[in-house]
Amino acid sequence: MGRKFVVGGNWKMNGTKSQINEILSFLKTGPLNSNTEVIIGVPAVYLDYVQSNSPANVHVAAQNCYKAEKGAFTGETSPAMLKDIGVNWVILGHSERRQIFGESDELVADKVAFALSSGLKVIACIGETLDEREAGKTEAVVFRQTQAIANKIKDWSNVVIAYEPVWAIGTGKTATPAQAQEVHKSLRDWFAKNISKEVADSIRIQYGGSVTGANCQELGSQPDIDGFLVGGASLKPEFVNIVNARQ
Ligand SMILES: O=C[C@H](O)COP(=O)(O)O
Repeated sequence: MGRKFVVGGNWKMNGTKSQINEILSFLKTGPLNSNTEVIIGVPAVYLDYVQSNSPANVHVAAQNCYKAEKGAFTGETSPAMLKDIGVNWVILGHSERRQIFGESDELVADKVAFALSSGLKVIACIGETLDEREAGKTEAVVFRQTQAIANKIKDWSNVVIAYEPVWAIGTGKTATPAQAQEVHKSLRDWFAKNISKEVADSIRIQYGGSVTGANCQELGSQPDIDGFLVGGASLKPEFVNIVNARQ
C-alpha cells in the first residue's frame, strides 16, 4: 500500500546531555532500516543540540508548540522557532498534554492547523482512557479527537496519527496486536467515510503504549499499524530494534 513505516521516539521530560550523547551514539551505530522513517521527540531545551548532532537519517521533533508565530506567550515555543533551528516535526496532543496540562480537543486542533500552515509535519496523538475503554467509548473518543482536527485542516499529507491508548502508556500494559489493529482499522474506515479514500489509504497510523523490542514485531505486522510512537524504550538501545521491527 506504500505507507512508509514511521517510528517516533518520544523522550518526554527525560535526558541530560550525557544521556543524549549515548542515545545519539546508538542511533548512529544503528543500523536503522532505511525503509523506516525515524523521528525523535526531544525536550525543547535540547532541540538545537540534537538537531545539530543527530545522524542524517533521524528527524527531530519538538514535543509541543504553540498556535502563534510569536508574542506574549511566556514559556511557549512557536513553529517559526522550530523551523529556524531546522526542526521540521512536532508531536501534538499527547495524552500527557491533554491530561496534565488540560489541552482540549479544540486547542490541539488549533495547534495542529497552525503547525501545518507554518510548514511543520505533525504527529497528532489520540487515544482513550481506561474508563472510556471500559465504558465501550474507544471509537467515540478517537473519532471525536480526530474530527476536531478534521474541522481545522484540509490537507492530511503532513500528518501522522499516533493512536495511544492512555491505559497502555508507561504501564507495561500493551494493547494486544488485535486490540490495536481493531482501533487502527476503525480509524482508517473513519477517514474513508469522513475525509476520503485517498487519505484513508495513505495516512500513517502509529501505535503507542508500552512498545518494546519484545512486542514490536507482532504489533508491526498488523496491516493497519504503520509504525510506533515509543516512550520509555526510545531512551534505550532497544529502540534500534523497534525501528527495525518491520524488515
Ligand atoms: O509517546 C509515547 C507514549 O506515551 C508511549 O510511552 P511508553 O512507550 O513509555 O508507554
